Amino acid sequence: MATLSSASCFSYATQLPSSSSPNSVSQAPICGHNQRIALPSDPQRFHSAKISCQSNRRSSNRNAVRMQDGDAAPAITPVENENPFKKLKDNLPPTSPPEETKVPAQFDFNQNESTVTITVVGASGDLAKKKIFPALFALYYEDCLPEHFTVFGYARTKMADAELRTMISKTLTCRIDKRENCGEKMDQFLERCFYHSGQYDSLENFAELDRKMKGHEGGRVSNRLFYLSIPPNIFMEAVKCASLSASSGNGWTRVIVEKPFGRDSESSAALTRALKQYLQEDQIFRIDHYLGKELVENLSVLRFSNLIFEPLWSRQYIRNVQLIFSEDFGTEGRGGYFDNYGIIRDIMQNHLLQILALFAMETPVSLDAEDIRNEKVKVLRSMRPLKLEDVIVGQYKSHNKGGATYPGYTEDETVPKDSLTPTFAAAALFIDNARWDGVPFLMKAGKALHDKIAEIRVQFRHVPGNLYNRNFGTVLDKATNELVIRVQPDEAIYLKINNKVPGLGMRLDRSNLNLLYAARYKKEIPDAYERLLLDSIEGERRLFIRSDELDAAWSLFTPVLKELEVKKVIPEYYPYGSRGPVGAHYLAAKYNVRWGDLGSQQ
Ligand SMILES: NC(=O)C1=CN([C@@H]2O[C@H](COP(=O)(O)OP(=O)(O)OC[C@H]3O[C@@H](n4cnc5c(N)ncnc54)[C@H](OP(=O)(O)O)[C@@H]3O)[C@@H](O)[C@H]2O)C=CC1
Ligand SMILES: O=C1O[C@H](COP(=O)(O)O)[C@@H](O)[C@H](O)[C@H]1O
Repeated sequence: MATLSSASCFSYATQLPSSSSPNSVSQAPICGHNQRIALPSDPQRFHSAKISCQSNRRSSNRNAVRMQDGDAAPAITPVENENPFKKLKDNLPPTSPPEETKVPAQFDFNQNESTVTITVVGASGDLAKKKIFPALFALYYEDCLPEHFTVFGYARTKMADAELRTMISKTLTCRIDKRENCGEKMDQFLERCFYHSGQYDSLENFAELDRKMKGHEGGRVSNRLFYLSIPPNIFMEAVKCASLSASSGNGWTRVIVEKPFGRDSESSAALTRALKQYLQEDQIFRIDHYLGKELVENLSVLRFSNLIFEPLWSRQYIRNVQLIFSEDFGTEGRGGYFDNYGIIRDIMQNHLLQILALFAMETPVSLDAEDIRNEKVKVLRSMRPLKLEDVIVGQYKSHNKGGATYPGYTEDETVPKDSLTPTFAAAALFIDNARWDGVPFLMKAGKALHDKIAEIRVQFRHVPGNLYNRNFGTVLDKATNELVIRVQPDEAIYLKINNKVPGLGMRLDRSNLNLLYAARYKKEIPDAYERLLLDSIEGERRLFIRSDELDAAWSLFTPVLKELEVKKVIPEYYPYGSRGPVGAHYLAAKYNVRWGDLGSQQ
């Protein structure tokens, strides 16, 4: 259920019918950030986003459906912990908004009088330019942003609004399938973008931002989204200052936090504790952009809306599951960050493990965020502790090919020459529950490999009886069915089957039943950041990581990560552009598995 932190909640609360429900509290006052009114869903979800976008959006929230049906009796839920931010904020000198921007004491959210301000903290950085601003523009272009919205860039770099606009305009793109009026739309979008230069640890600078935001909000109910696109060592200061000096006085305030969420269980827990000094859990949107990818979203649809898959989805029919990530470029430019984290923290502990949890979870009670996240966390908590002998690590070395030289990992000047940080890892994981007992979940992730791909491979058991063994060129037991979900590039879902070669004889062959997205759908697939930004504006938490999921994910990897570091395990070196260390094949073979991305018929 969506909630609304609101200074004007008292006036709203007084309109509520008193209820005898044990979950509802009828006594007033209920103002303050530590108590919130639970609404059927965020009002903006229904009033701000425009029809053309909304009609294409899922309606995963049962409450949302109810509200549309007119059954919208709101309940008041007190929040357990007092928010220390409220106390701190109360002690700060007031930063009163200019007269014309004073927020009304009461609001009626039926009148579409709300506004959303999205502040990209770290606006001068790589991620902001590459992903966040383009995603915001794409949402604007698709009419998915609320009618009243403003985008602010915030960073230390000195820049005027016009300079920010010039910077952003270089990375905005139009959809390939929809170019009409694109230039005009870009200009309109850029007019809504502003910049404020400030330090990340300055309450005063954020208070200045707050004043500018109020100027744009024009007295409407203000909802504020901060996207922390900054290095992790400055997260906390920025959260503190944004919360204390620039959070909304009468609407919601949400913060998107980018990974890395710590580097082990302890640092992650410390980060969560620190964030919770200033924010409630439901204000924190921990982003894992792989959850926003189209085919990852489709995973549950494929499984739960097709009768043919779900009955096979267990140890009874599935031999192993493979989660594969590879990039055909190294860490160039990001070596400073990467060396402190390595591939296990960068890709496996988050992106691949999140996919695994979605893949393996039981059917959730509903599509509500909490129901899905409850199931995911159960999977993570059922996982067998990962042992060092089930992990292999590698690091790329330089390689000469076709007259070109590709640099080794340690040749990057931001990486120590003696670094043992893995740029490749493979691991065998197990879920010790009734559904998956004994099924190896193999993960493989690497940089500077021969290919750029992310996919899920499901290898099924052999057909009992082997009726056609003699008609097949190879051992039929090896030609088992395989379902491949190619997350990127060239999104596709295909199923490898055995079939008869046409003709008078009886010869068997392997073929793919293929759903190639580009052939099936004309519409360009939105970038993951578009979906996730829109979800955070709408208060949809389904694709964001809850703190208990994060704890469980770190519990799985932390012991092995520590052991690798303490024992100074030397990675297996592999040439830039190769298929990675041979050790990955031995690891798979230990569990009688062959990686599905090898061989001629992938
Ligand atoms: N780039 C990517 O592809 C991805 C990034 N991420 C995560 O997103 C976040 C942002 O990434 P990215 O844009 O690459 O980061 P950048 O290194 O580009 O940093 C973003 C901005 O933060 C400010 N900044 C950088 N270093 C410092 C510092 N030491 N002290 C204070 N401010 C600093 C700079 O702005 P200014 O100097 O103007 O203040 C910079 O433009 C990080 O947490 C990263 O881990 C996650 C996935 C992918
Ligand atoms: O989070 C990260 O993801 C990117 C890969 O993302 P993709 O959407 O381009 O597949 C990876 O390059 C980076 O190292 C990692 O931090």
